[in-house]
Amino acid sequence: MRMLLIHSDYLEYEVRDKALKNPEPISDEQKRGRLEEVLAVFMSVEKADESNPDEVVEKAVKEIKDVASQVKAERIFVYPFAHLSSELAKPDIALKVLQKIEEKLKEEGFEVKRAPFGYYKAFKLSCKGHPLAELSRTIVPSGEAVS
Ligand SMILES: Nc1ncnc2c1ncn2[C@@H]1O[C@H](CO)[C@@H](NC(=O)[C@@H](N)CO)[C@H]1O
Repeated sequence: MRMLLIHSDYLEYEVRDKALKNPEPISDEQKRGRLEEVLAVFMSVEKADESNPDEVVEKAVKEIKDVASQVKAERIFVYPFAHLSSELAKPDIALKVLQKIEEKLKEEGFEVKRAPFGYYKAFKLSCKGHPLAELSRTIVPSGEAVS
């Protein structure tokens, strides 16, 4: 999994068109979203993650919690983003991984939004620009090589 973490004044999105034949079903309310004072986490789930999705979820949550603690962010935006890797996991696995990450972050007490999966979306982001505001992380299951 590849993650780009941006500590932001706000992130807002608006769903445009389907980017997959069968995108995640969403309500009208989910067609747009915004969080302020947020750690935006853009995530590409990768093929290597398919060997142990649960381990990748655990590792991703740990990394996100660590960065959130450093930048003192209490809100997290989980954002599916297929542009951080050329070896993407299948959509059905990727969606489950992102849903589990969302669920576990909520269990940890964060306010969490997850942008809809399988769509083109317009988005606006205001990066805070401090030294820890732009970070990336690569996560692989045990036994897999980082490509
Ligand atoms: N392995 C994967 N990891 C993360 N997201 C993935 C994925 N496979 C499919 N998606 C989702 O489907 C849209 C089309 O690829 C993706 N859409 C996007 O990435 C938008 N920024 C529009 O390009 C994403 O929602």
